[in-house]
Amino acid sequence: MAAVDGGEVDHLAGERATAHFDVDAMKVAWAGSRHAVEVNDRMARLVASDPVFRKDTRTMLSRKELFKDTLKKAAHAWKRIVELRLTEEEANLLRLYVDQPGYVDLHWGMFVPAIKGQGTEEQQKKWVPMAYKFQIIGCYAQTELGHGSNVQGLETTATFDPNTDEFVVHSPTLTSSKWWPGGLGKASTHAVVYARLITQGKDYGIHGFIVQLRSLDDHSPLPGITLGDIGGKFGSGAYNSMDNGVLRFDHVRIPRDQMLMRLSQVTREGKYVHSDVPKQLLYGTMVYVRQTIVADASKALSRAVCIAVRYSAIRKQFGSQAGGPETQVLNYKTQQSRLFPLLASAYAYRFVGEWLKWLYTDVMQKLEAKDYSTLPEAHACTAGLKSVTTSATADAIEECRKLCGGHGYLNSSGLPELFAVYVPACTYEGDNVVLLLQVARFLMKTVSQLASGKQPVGTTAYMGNIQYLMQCKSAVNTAGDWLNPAAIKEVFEARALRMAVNCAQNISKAPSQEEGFSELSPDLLESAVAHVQLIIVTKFFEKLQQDIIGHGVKEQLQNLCNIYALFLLHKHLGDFLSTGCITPKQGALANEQLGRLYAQVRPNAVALVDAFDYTDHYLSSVLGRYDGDVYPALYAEAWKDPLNETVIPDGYQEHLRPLLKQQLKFSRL
Ligand SMILES: CCCCCCCC(=O)SCCNC(=O)CCNC(=O)[C@H](O)C(C)(C)COP(=O)(O)OP(=O)(O)OC[C@H]1O[C@@H](n2cnc3c(N)ncnc32)[C@H](O)[C@@H]1OP(=O)(O)O
Ligand SMILES: Cc1cc2nc3c(=O)[nH]c(=O)nc-3n(C[C@H](O)[C@H](O)[C@H](O)COP(=O)(O)OP(=O)(O)OC[C@H]3O[C@@H](n4cnc5c(N)ncnc54)[C@H](O)[C@@H]3O)c2cc1C
Repeated sequence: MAAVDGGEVDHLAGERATAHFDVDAMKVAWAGSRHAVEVNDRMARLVASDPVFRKDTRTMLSRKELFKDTLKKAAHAWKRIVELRLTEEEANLLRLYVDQPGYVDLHWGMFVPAIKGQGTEEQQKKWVPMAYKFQIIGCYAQTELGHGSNVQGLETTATFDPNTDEFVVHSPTLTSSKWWPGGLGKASTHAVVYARLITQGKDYGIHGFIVQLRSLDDHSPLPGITLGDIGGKFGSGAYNSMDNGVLRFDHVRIPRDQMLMRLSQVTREGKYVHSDVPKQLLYGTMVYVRQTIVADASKALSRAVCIAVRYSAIRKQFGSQAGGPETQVLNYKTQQSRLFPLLASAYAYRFVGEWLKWLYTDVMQKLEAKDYSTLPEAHACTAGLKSVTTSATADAIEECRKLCGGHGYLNSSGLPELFAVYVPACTYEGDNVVLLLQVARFLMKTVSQLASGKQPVGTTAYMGNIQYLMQCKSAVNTAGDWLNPAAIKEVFEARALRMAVNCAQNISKAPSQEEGFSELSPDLLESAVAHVQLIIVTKFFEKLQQDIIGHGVKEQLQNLCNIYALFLLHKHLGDFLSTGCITPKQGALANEQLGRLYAQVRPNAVALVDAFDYTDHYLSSVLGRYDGDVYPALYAEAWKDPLNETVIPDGYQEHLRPLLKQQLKFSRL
């Protein structure tokens, strides 16, 4: 049985009957394993059936009410986790399905990982159990009013005082105020604070420190600490449930052992000692979180697509001149060409996210064994994929809103809130442009090393095939030739390599590498995008090589993979043509093939979004209901608005009645 919270008539039954594949098997392919389907389903239903986790009136709450509701939900979630003795996997999923941004996201998502990644074993033993039991609540305080992207430009200082064996944490300027950290404004008792370490008169740059912010007795700020919330944010409801905060320190003293000392230490005498590990490991928490953000992109995108596909199958417009039935908007080719690439992207991001998780785990194991060689690749992949998937997802949610016409603009469609919650993902954890420039730097380094004969590995291995890829011409002759994975991979590799080599050549003409990089940065961004898109396409193809079980599942995924790749080819046709990878005729053939693929997806579209296995509670959209009973739900939802609590509105007596009864005469009338 698919995820339906209630309702008796299935208005989408006809759509479900036309599917050519086993939906339950597709759920396994989507979730990763049968176990994952089971645990996801169980946690989603646990949340959906609990009245405390209701969220249907969330957009109507004031900021204060919303924040209090978030505290209530977080505490209730914790109570259920403890009562039911949930595993870490189950607890994470339960929090995901509660679906309300709050301090717990940063506590589990950044504070704990920062201590685990950068704390010594002793520090972990001391702090992690307290965090795991919620005896303390933590946040991640890195960004300041004056600097976010430029981490090396942060101004907060932590100066060692050998007389007392303490660090003095201080905010020397207004712009050094910590600004943005989630959970900081009202909830956190502790923070991992990033500050410039100064000892024996020397500035050793940015390091992490655990700082207590609030009393564990009455939650009041500790002496020398000023903090609060930074104010309302984009959209109603949405990310306003989060207390993003501001924090200033006035010479706050913390014990020396609250500096996170896994990578470098300050001795009792104040001597700075750096272990022989790369300094970049300081950025490890960001690598970890970027990887989780890629996985989240497929969640958000699939949610929006699920709403838009189901509603497009219900919504009918035009086409009944002879008194026959009207056309489902999903049958319009324009609707399909806008919607099906987004459906394909959801699957593509899901699989690349799975691969990135594997890569991250692999890199971590290597780091444990003191092999740091794959760190640059891990950084480039997490930064690039975070950037490309979040930008595309934010755009896609907005496109889904438009695909739902006027009703998509109603809060009850779920899409405005989803967009408002999601869109900061393009900025937090690294601005997407800044991150793509990191990928470009990595690519330019790789290209420059090709000349010295160094064989690139991992996701840049294709660059080793430079002799061939710089001059090859696509052999595609018919639209059907574009179904050959080798044909697609070849043009994506050639495009990415040629764009990177072009940039490298142009940079080399500049007076200096730095000036060239700066001048060429718009082209470098496009080059980085081409490389990242190649990774996503390749990982989708690799997924198809795996053992995929279930009637028709592999065929559907093949179609989606081809749609994803050919849609990108169509969208970035200029790149493929200007680098001479394909001819205009081949570009037109790709488009012809896309149209055929859309026709194959059409009868499967509703079943393909059913495979995401979302409950109506999680979707929180009247348009995306499993049973498709959209119109009564829309109608009922309208009456819940506080404006409809009275028939005559507040303000009638003061402002409307006098206007309607006015006796003033206009000379023109
Ligand atoms: C839980 C979910 C909710 C999430 C809520 C959001 C929470 C947050 O937003 S927390 C704040 C996140 N902040 C950011 O992401 C800031 C973005 N800025 C940065 O990451 C960096 O400062 C950055 C990469 C732009 C520049 O780094 P910087 O050290 O100044 O200069 P740069 O010269 O580019 O890098 C130095 C070297 O480090 C490498 N490097 C940079 N970042 C990393 C990294 N993360 N891992 C490994 N290596 C790295 C570079 O490749 C470079 O290597 P090389 O010298 O070999 O070329
Ligand atoms: C909802 C939300 C939650 C957040 N949570 C946290 C948190 O928990 N903890 C925390 O520490 N921080 C947090 N942040 C802060 C976040 O990490 C930063 O906002 C982010 O890293 C971007 O930095 P910035 O604001 O300094 O942007 P800026 O760097 O000032 O960006 C402004 C513009 O300049 C451009 N730009 C900047 N540098 C370059 C360059 N080198 N080349 C070309 N263009 C450039 C950018 O592309 C952008 O268009 C959060 C932010 C948001 C919005």
